[in-house]
Amino acid sequence: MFEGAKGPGAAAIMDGSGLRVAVVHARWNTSLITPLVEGAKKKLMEGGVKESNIVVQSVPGSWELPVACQRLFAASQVQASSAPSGDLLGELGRSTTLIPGGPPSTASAGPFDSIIAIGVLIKGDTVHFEHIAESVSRGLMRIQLDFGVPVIFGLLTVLNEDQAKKRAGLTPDGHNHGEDWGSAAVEMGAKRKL
Ligand SMILES: O=c1[nH]c(NC[C@H](O)[C@H](O)[C@H](O)CO)c([N+](=O)[O-])c(=O)[nH]1
Repeated sequence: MFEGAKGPGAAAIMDGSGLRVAVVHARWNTSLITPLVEGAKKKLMEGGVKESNIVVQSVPGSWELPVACQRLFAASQVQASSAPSGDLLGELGRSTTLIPGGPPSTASAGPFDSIIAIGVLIKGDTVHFEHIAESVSRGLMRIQLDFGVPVIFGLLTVLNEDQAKKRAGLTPDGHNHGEDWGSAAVEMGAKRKL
């Protein structure tokens, strides 16, 4: 069935039950970030990822996403190699998110199989937007290639708030891109373990 030009199309159903996933989100534009994070978590769990294996971390803004992703993944690798007991990563591994509910969770031991980086950049009337968008994109790609860990690109770079609302699934004709990112994280995390 032709699924339209946009979107990744159907992939083989992957089993996320053994995956550990980090969701790192900015706090700028929180009203847009919250549905995106919730959409990603929804699809992670629909893909079989246990909630206890999802670590959600927040950072001030999108500029901080790469360093937080890098630090979280590196710490998970160290923790995995040092026979961890109890919670993974200590405070670093505790979910500190704006998403209501969701007690501070810590993932079981082991490096993360995939990371979702979520931010919303809204163009202003300066070139600040371009600098952040370009640097964060390159930084997230570098983490993927340096560490060999899938970093799902969840940075919305939009020209106005209406475009962001649509992509956060907040309009009748919108679609929550966070769900796509959650599905991609399951697929790429599972493929990393093959
Ligand atoms: O995530 C965002 N951060 C933004 N700026 C903050 C930036 O990401 C850093 O947190 C800040 O510069 C401190 O390093 C934004 N704007 O400035 O417009 C934005 O739209 N989105």
